[in-house]
Amino acid sequence: MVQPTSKVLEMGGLKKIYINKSQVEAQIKTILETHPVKDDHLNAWLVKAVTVIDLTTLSGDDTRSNVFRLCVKAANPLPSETQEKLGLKESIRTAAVCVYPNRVKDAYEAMKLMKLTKEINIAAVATGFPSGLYPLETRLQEITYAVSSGATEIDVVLDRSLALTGKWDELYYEVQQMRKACNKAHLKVILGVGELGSYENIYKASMVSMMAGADFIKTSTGKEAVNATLPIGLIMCRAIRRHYQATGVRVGLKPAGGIKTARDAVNWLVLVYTELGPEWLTPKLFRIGASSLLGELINSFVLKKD
Ligand SMILES: O=C[C@H](O)COP(=O)(O)O
Repeated sequence: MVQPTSKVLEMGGLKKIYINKSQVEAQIKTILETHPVKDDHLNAWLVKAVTVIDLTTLSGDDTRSNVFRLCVKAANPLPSETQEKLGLKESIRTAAVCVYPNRVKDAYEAMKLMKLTKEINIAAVATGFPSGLYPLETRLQEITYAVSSGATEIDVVLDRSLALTGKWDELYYEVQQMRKACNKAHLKVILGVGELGSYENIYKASMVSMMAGADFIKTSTGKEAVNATLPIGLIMCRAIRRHYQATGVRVGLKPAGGIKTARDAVNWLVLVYTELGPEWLTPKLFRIGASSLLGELINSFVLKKD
């Protein structure tokens, strides 16, 4: 569990930050061009992608039975034939399932029935998801409720208005309170990048969240108009790297929202590999939040014909 770096926010050099948009886009192009994924390595990248998915359902019509189905899919994400043809001896799982607070109990029961409570994380979105525009008191109560229902990870969402109006101290304070409310559960902070107004604000919100004790920073709720894009991912990786260099603490990255194709998933893996290094490519430090990616990954494996 990551602890806040100090009680008071020290913005220091962050105030003068300037990010050149076209340079960021050019850097993404270079990274992808210089790290092509070869055909004979594709299956390994796709398996990696499956193991870092936070398999998500965040719909208004979620029920106990579709959460049970989601958990079964997280426990056995690959069809047995695919698994055999890939030569995978051990079962692979997704990293987590991600649900609304009221569905955590269902996920916990499903995992308990399958004896997988220690293997697959249960993530709950909380703190007035997706807007974050609710009183802090009730947002913290949601965290406590989700943790007591069995959530091992809490995906909190920032109140974007605090970033947009430069109230970084208040944002820092709120994330610190969320950290406390999570207790032993991991804290994943959703920045809501599509509503932060600028790349500079994305960088600052990343740093403030990490300094306040985030275990992961996550791009989006999946409900904004702009969600997880690679240029934004690059900015967040650079923030994670700077935080690691300054504190020695490794914070995870979770892109989420609109990641739907195998190509999207592999590009994110390549980005994290090149920017943060191979040690980040584990479920402890990298997740992909997605509701419909798994089927696409399964269809993209290159398998020998019988
Ligand atoms: O946190 C995860 C996102 O809500 C999933 O977004 P998606 O439905 O676009 O895959």
